[in-house]
Order: sequence, then structure tokens, then C-alpha cells
Amino acid sequence: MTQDTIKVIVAGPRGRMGSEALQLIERTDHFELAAAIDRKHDGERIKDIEGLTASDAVIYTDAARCFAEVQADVLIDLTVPETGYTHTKLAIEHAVRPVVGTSGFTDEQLEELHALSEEKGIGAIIAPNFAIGAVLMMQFAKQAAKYFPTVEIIEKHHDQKLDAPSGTAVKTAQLIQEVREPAKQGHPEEKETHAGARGADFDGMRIHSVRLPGLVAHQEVLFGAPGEQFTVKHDSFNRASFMSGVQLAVERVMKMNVLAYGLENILD
Ligand SMILES: NC(=O)C1=CN([C@@H]2O[C@H](COP(=O)(O)OP(=O)(O)OC[C@H]3O[C@@H](n4cnc5c(N)ncnc54)[C@H](O)[C@@H]3O)[C@@H](O)[C@H]2O)C=CC1
Ligand SMILES: O=C(O)C1=N[C@H](C(=O)O)C[C@H](O)C1
Repeated sequence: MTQDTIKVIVAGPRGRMGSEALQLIERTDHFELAAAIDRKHDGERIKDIEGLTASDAVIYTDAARCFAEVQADVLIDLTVPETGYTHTKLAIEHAVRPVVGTSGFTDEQLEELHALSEEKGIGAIIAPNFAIGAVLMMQFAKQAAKYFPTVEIIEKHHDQKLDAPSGTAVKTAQLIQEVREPAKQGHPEEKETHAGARGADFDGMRIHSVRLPGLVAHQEVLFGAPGEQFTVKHDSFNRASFMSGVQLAVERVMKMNVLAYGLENILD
């Protein structure tokens, strides 16, 4: 049986993730690039930009105009937090289903987008991490936290990343929060002699963000108890690692009518 073609708009096509998403669309028979949203190159075609794919799709710098003029099923947004939020809202308002990888949305923004998608009956997926292994790492961390409530999260990324902590680290802490009572960790009287030494405080858990050239996306969740340590760890060595999750999200969002936050919500 042949699958219906899914027409996709990509926001951020020249980025590290956006260019990988263009390749995913090019090699997937039932995906078609409908348009792209970029900061530059208004009116040019994707195939005219060096290093991108051979698609004829037109680039828009005005997202509202893109959604008004282009007939599309799905938006893949891989940009920066404020822009990604605006694009997601616009997409839902135009009945285009967003698949969002952009990290750094606030809790208020997530709540607002959830309410909007519910009101319009338009499915959406916001996934802090599209790598299947990272989703498993987060789920195992949640499971472990039931038995090991003393937790430190260490996330490591390339030094071009804008947001800290990473979306994945925040989502991990939120999942752990579902099974762990808030509790301050470390010595009750500990003092930082250098600000930030103990990392970000999330319900008393600590999140540490490392930024170094050469890294892609890595996270360890360390659980400590007297006499033992349990660690859950995931590494993305390249951005192809995220693409099976992006493909799955584009396919699944077509059958959804409300926003899901986290890829775990659509995995079987
Ligand atoms: N959910 C996931 O699995 C993953 C999420 N990410 C997230 O995806 C986002 C993009 O990451 P990268 O590709 O590494 O960043 P990048 O910096 O390589 O790409 C971002 C792109 O957004 C574009 N952009 C910025 N403002 C724009 C605007 N107003 N309109 C249109 N395009 C605009 C930039 O020109 C750039 O090409 C980040 O938020 C990152 O945290 C990254 C990797 C995996
Ligand atoms: O910016 C990145 O690179 C990544 N961002 C996402 C995050 O903030 O968690 C996902 C992955 O870690 C790569």
C-alpha cells in the first residue's frame, strides 16, 4: 500500500539540524518539501543554496506569509527559542501540524501552545530530544529515581548551543520530578565559593551544563546511594541520530489532535 505524501515546511533549513531534516525529506518517498522558512534568501529556492538539497521549494523570510500561501501538512521547526515559539503558534493557527525540535521554550509557552492546539484540534509534537536512545535514557532515569532520589544530571554539548540547561536535561528533571519528592542535595550548609559550582537547582536536584567544541549531544544521569552509584548515559555522535525520531514524529502527528511534549508519548 502506498502512503499519502506528507507536505512539510522546514524552518531553519541552513542550520545543523535543519539541513539534516532536508536530507531526510529528500530520501523519504512519502515526504515532500513544501517550503522553507529562513532569516535570509527570501524568494530563492532551496536548490540554489550551496550545500542544501536539490528541492525546488521556495524560501520565505516571512513565516506568516509562508503559512498563508503554502499548502502544507507539517512544520518541522529547528531554529531558536523565541522564533520557534512564534512559528509553532502560527502553524497551529494555519492548521499545519508542528513537529518541534527547538529547545528552550518556557513552561508558560508550552502551556499556551498546548491550549491552542487543543482549541484548534491540531496535533503537535514538541520533542526535547528526537534520538530514540535519549528517550530511553530519560525513561530509565525516571524509573531509577524511584529507588535513588539523589540525582545529578550532567549534560554536555557543542559550544554553539544557545540554551542551558539543554531541553533534554530539563525534560529528564521533569520526568524524575514525577516520582521524586523535592529534596535539597549536598551538605545542608554547603556554600559556593565560585557562583554556579553546584549547577542549576531543580527541586534540589542539580543540573550541570558542559559546553566544548567537538561535542554533539551527551547526557549522564548519576544516582548516588551509600556505597553505590548508578549511571544512565546517552551519546549522540552526529545529527543523523535524531532523524528516525523526526520521521516518526512527522508520520504520527498527522493522526493527532492535541500537542504531545516528548517523543515518549508517541513511541509504542
Ligand atoms: N530535539 C532534538 O532532538 C534536537 C534539538 N535541537 C535544537 O534544535 C535547534 C536548532 O539546533 P541547530 O540546528 O544545532 O542550530 P543552528 O544554529 O545550526 O540552526 C538554527 C537555524 O535557525 C535559523 N534561524 C534563526 N532565527 C531564525 C528565524 N527568525 N527564522 C528562520 N530561521 C531562523 C538560523 O539561521 C539557523 O540556520 C536548537 O534549539 C537545538 O537545541 C538540536 C538537536 C537535536
Ligand atoms: O542543541 C543541541 O545540539 C541539542 N539540543 C537538544 C536539547 O537541548 O536537549 C537536543 C540534543 O541534546 C541536541
